[in-house]
Amino acid sequence: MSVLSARGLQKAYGDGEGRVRAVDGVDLDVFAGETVAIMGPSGCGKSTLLHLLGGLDRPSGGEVSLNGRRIDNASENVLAKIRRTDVGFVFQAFHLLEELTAVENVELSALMAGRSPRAARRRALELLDQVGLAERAQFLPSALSGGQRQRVAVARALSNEPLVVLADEPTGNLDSAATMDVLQLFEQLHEQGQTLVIVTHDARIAATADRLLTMRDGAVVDETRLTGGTTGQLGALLGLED
Ligand SMILES: Nc1ncnc2c1ncn2[C@@H]1O[C@H](COP(=O)(O)OP(=O)(O)OP(=O)(O)O)[C@@H](O)[C@H]1O
Repeated sequence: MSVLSARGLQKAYGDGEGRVRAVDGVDLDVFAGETVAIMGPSGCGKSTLLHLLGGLDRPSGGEVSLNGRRIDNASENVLAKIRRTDVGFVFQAFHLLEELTAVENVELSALMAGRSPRAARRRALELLDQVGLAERAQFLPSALSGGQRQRVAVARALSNEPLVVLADEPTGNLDSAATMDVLQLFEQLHEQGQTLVIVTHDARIAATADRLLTMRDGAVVDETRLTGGTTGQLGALLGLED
């Protein structure tokens, strides 16, 4: 069974002449332990699709199911609970709370997912250790590099042991070295069996995926299984130079 599925998914903005079909009839299945990358030109609907899949936004039509359970028509309360307990989000702009330390940012998510304060702190410290930031646990985000902030954001996304992590341009604000750090972190999560959906413009990130979906004008127009998961393979596929 797929962890995450979409059927005939649609999202339109505006009316009449100005109507934009941001997502226009997407069918999708993400299976347990899979990493799925989504690429496509700017404005083709990648972020909108990710938001619909994570219950951050509601579709105009079609269905989304998480672990076999419909979420597109769930009540606001149920959706909020699903976002706290079942889905982990990673955004391009990190979205950390600036007044909280790294460990507090992660801990807060674990608390909101229902852990006791002690268990939340323990989980947060374990996760920061896992992402290589044990020594930065007490730092504020402003004292961390971009790559370190994104690693805190990944730790936060994992704090509720989510069914799926949804990442939207996770390396979009990072330099090349920090991108490689985050890339390694996603590879590590993949090896641990975490289900991941990553929207990216970066072929190196997409190359870590099991499947690459290409979107255009709100639709998935191509699907490629990446067997070896090498950047070279994907580079060749995308017609890029190495
Ligand atoms: N809140 C909104 N109101 C109106 N139009 C929107 C809204 N959000 C997105 N759109 C439009 O929907 C389309 C898809 O946007 P989306 O952000 O999903 O694209 P994207 O593929 O993620 O782009 P990028 O790679 O630039 O982030 C675009 O035409 C965009 O202008």
